[in-house]
Amino acid sequence: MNRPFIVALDFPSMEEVKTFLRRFPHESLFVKVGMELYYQEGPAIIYDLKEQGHRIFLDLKLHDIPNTVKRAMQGLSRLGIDLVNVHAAGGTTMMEAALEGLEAGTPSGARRPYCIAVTQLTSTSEQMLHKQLLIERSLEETVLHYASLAKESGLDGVVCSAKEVPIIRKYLSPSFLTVTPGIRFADDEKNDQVRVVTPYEARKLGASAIVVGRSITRAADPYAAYERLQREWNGEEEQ
Ligand SMILES: O=c1ccn([C@@H]2O[C@H](COP(=O)(O)O)[C@@H](O)[C@H]2O)c(=O)[nH]1
Repeated sequence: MNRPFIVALDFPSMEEVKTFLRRFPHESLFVKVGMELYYQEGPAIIYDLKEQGHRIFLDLKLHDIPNTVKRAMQGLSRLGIDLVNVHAAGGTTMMEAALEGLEAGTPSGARRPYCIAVTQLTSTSEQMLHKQLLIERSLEETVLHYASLAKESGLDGVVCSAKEVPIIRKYLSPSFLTVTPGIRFADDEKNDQVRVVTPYEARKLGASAIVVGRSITRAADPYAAYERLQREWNGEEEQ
């Protein structure tokens, strides 16, 4: 991925997004629009961000029967987004259907959006996996298995914690994308995240891209936090 920093625009309205983006006047960013923002603002937010020159990861984590996912993806593909995702737990037939929908909705001459699958949310702990989800395998094995299903289905990559990137790189192709949320500076709160790493660790572990929300959006100076992120990723700043 040529732009490894994805900023999660977890805001409730277009107005708040605009206020935030005013701090980045000369930057064309790779931004993530998630459920909070998309369910309030709908496709208009995508058109607006595209017009401002930002690349877009639409993080809706689709998970439904294959036909529903296919038809939803067909519509999303027409928005001109760059990256979209599903839950790998929907299985291979659902993931294949997602790709079919994306291809069907992509305007001729354009590239279909990249499609990646969530393996296990970065807020999931080993204990939660076993006790609540009743999955007996280890988190790492489960993530690798879901990543293999995504690869088998023809997807472009996965969402996982950077902690699992080495095992995915070892067993699946090195070009398979690993998009990793759960990023925190060493002096940050974890909040609801469990499997967290710093930007520097994510790079060392081989992540294709990092997704960063609150460490930037809730910083006193978001632009300074974005610059710090880049310096840490590049190993230019002490951890
Ligand atoms: O496993 C996942 C999948 C998606 N996310 C999303 O990433 C951001 C992270 O925000 P922070 O404020 O940096 O914690 C958020 O939009 C999540 O919905 C994730 O965290 N983990």
